[in-house]
Amino acid sequence: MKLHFTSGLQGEIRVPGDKSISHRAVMFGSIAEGQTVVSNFLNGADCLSTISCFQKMGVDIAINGTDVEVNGKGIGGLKEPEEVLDVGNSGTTARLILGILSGTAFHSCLAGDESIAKRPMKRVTDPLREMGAAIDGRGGGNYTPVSVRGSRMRGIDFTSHVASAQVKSAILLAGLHAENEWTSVTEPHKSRDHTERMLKSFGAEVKEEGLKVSIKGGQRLKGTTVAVPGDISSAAFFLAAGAIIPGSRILLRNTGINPTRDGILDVLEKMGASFRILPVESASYEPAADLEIETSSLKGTVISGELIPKLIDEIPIIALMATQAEGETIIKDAEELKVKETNRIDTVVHELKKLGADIRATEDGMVITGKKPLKGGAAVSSHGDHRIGMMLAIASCLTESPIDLDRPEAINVSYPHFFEDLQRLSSR
Ligand SMILES: O=C(O)C1=C[C@@H](OP(=O)(O)O)[C@@H](O)[C@H](O)C1
Ligand SMILES: C=C(OP(=O)(O)O)C(=O)O
Repeated sequence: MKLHFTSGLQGEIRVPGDKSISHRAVMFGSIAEGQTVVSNFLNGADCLSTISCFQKMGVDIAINGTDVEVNGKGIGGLKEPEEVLDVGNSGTTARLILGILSGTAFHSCLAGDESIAKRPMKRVTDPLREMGAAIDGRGGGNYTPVSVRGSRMRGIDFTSHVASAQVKSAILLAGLHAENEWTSVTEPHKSRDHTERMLKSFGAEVKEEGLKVSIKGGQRLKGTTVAVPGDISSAAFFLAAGAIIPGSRILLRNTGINPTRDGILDVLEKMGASFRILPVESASYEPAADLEIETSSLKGTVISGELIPKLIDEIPIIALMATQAEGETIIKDAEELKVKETNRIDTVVHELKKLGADIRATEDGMVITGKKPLKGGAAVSSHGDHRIGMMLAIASCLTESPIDLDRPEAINVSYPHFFEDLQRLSSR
């Protein structure tokens, strides 16, 4: 796909619904009693994989555009699936669903695409086994395909060595099956807290003390309404674009600004970007704002430590932004990038080098030196990774001639109307 969006980006858009929240709304709705009504659901491939997995377990789920109705029958109401549960490209689906499947009364098999087959599952299968789960899989249960024989769950106090919301959520969901026992997860840094917030809105009692989250087993979830805000991880592409593409001013309506997800705003601030946060009235427990950004002179910065889990999925686009900032940007403590849809340290460095960026990989991140003009003419690839594909499409706004993007369809995973939004902003 030839890409070249030359003009400054001007106008307003509404990015699609948050992926993490959309997954959870379907999962929690499926194991709750009664109806859950979800608005602004993300119709991307990953969340559709979650819907299809629960439909295969007998849950009645109706999709009408971005409105979704889930008719849950309670945690015991799921049925043994006749087919393999296909999680597609979605790590969130794979890891969270393992927490739910572990405590059921049936057998299930889970598999996904070639990227999922390389992503480590031991981080969830190990603690789930400690809770009593009977899980088998390739590489001792580390890789898909994985099979689960539902078992009785015991509560555990788990200390995780990674700050991962997928690990935390899988264990808390398994903990719901551990009748009368408490389960807790303690993390090295706070990861996104959508599970905690949403479980409470489904009527569960969840305790939070610093980096420790606990849940009591045997609680029943009650169906509710979920208003999904725009996904800040999708908005990040246009926040970065607005800051680095000359002549830009973009307004992003109704974007989620949950404090465990808003690291991109910290980075924009540290790099000296000119932007405004205009909070919107929301009845939801997930805060949202309109975000306005304009072309800015950026300077390099250091991104590390507890900031990393707050922006882990935004690092590919932050790397592009750093190529247009004066001086050095250092990203460290981000080893987790190696186990995403691709090894994002390698794919970001490899693809941005083709455009002439001064960027090098380190053990736990990357170092980028700007400001460097990006050259066109290159054949680049998403490597099947949606965030790499979107980063490269934004890069094409800065090159003097088109670039050729291979595997652009990967973008459907999280932002199906990405190219329409980009086209609209670039044609003044
Ligand atoms: O829980 C979630 O919805 C997610 C958690 C993060 O992964 P980790 O938990 O592996 O950090 C993130 O990268 C992913 O896109 C979505
Ligand atoms: C890592 C991501 O998602 P997942 O882990 O759900 O595949 C992502 O969306 O960038």
